[in-house]
Amino acid sequence: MSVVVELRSVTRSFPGPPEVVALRDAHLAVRAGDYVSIVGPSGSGKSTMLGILGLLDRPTVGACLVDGVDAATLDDDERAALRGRAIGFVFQAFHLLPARTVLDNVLLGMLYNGVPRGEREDRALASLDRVGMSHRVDALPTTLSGGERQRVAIARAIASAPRLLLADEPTGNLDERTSGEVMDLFERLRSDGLTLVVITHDRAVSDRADRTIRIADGRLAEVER
Ligand SMILES: Nc1ncnc2c1ncn2[C@@H]1O[C@H](COP(=O)(O)OP(=O)(O)OP(=O)(O)O)[C@@H](O)[C@H]1O
Repeated sequence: MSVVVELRSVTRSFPGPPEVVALRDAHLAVRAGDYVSIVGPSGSGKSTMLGILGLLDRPTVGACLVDGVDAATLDDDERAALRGRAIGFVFQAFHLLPARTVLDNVLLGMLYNGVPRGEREDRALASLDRVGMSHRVDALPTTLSGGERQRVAIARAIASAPRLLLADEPTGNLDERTSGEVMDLFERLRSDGLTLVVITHDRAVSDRADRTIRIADGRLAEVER
């Protein structure tokens, strides 16, 4: 299986003072079709790792490769283009624009990731259909439940057909039943071929992934199943 994203000896430190080493000599290879959960206590380095995997941040030492390309060899525009093409993001707080409709939110997500203008609406409608939100395309996010908002955010993340979905506490604002629905959706997307990396504090969520990486004090360890 091809490697979608890889960390090679990644250390990320923040200069401070005091200096904080948020990731220490991290190695990780996420293969096409993997479903990986990332767990660990608050402050252990999970979001730092997701930022590096998502090309939002750079290692202090070591390399991050996306689709085999070392991100350090790219200029800012090339990194943004690779990020837009290859990676979708989902966050705990949804980050939908409250004054824009569901459809507009998904369309706006495609502005900067290389999807030709003429294809955007069809892609947005297809991804809203995939997450079961076609009946609310004209709604404003404020009129939706938390689970529905997260499904719209997921539609926005997948509309450009990324290979990799990075999610930071995607069920953190949802109740148990709604979390279960989002997890069911992740499994369906994975069976369509999407690769998933999900940070979670929720045991029910991490148990549904097929690999779990535990971070403690910036060090990664694969949890044996
Ligand atoms: N921009 C920054 N500047 C300085 N220190 C930072 C910065 N970002 C993160 N850190 C530090 O790096 C460490 C790891 O933070 P990170 O946000 O990755 O943890 P986390 O595991 O995602 O935590 P949580 O579960 O609370 O979100 C923490 O000690 C944090 O204070």
